[in-house]
Amino acid sequence: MLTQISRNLLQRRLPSIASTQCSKRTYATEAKRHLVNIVEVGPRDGLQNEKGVIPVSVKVELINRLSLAGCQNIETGSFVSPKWVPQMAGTAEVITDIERIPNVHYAVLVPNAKGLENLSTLLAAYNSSELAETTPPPADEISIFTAATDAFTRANLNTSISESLIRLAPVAKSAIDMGLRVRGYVSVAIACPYTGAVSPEKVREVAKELIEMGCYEVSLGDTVGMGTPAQVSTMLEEVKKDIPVEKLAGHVSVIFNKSLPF
Ligand SMILES: CC(C)(COP(=O)([O-])OP(=O)([O-])OC[C@H]1O[C@@H](n2cnc3c(N)ncnc32)[C@H](O)[C@@H]1OP(=O)([O-])[O-])[C@@H](O)C(=O)NCCC(=O)NCCSC(=O)C[C@@](C)(O)CC(=O)[O-]
Repeated sequence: MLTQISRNLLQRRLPSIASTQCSKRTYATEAKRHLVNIVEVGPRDGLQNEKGVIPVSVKVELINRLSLAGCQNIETGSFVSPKWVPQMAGTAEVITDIERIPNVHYAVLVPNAKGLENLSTLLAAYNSSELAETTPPPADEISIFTAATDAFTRANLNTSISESLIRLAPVAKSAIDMGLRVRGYVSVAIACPYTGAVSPEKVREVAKELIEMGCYEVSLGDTVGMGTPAQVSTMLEEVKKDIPVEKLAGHVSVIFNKSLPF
């Protein structure tokens, strides 16, 4: 969905320039003017849902174009089990091959210690290469994720919420010790496809734990796109009791219409 915001900004505000030609400065200025910090998750969240496996070279081209278009935060892929998400299997090659631009944050999704270990091996090879003197690292951030219901967490991570948090805490700590930024996700923050309406209190509780383990920001996801603006607002008011709004992000579906400012 955040991909959708960026596309919308490009198409409506910048009609004369195609996304690949949009200058970094123009894009960034537009985002700032609307007080929106965009995290582009298309290469990960979009491509993980594709039926087929997209070739590494195509993913690399997509990410290169996104950074050239001015996206400053890009989630490039996942270090998850390829048995669970085969579409993300080539992430190590993708992040090695992309043209990294200074000041762009490149994040990868990591579900557990094994994912961080795989990323760490790749970063160690980069650090001991000559490339480290001239080129930013393949990733400078990880995204960790859990959900606001046990049923969804079980379907996504094969465990419960509480167990996922126990597993993620040392992952976050190790990543921070490695100098990486850590961002958190809470899925199904409004409604769960298995259990229905989700309590805002539970979202607050899970988000708070992610912040306490060192996430600089937590993204609250209306993962299945069922929420209304009123429901999102109620949930946010609850979460804001524990977390300053500057540390919150939304991963939500928005239907764009003419009444919106962009
Ligand atoms: C967490 C597990 C691995 C647990 O899955 P599991 O089956 O319980 O894992 P396991 O520990 O029993 O290991 C099973 C096999 O996977 C391997 N393995 C284990 N971990 C890894 C790893 N990191 N990378 C590579 N391989 C791994 C492990 O080595 C083993 O291999 P085997 O011995 O059978 O050959 C699995 O559930 C998983 O990978 N889940 C990821 C699911 C996923 O990526 N979902 C989509 C992203 S989440 C999302 O889209 C929501 C979000 C983020 O956008 C937020 C929102 O909703 O807004």
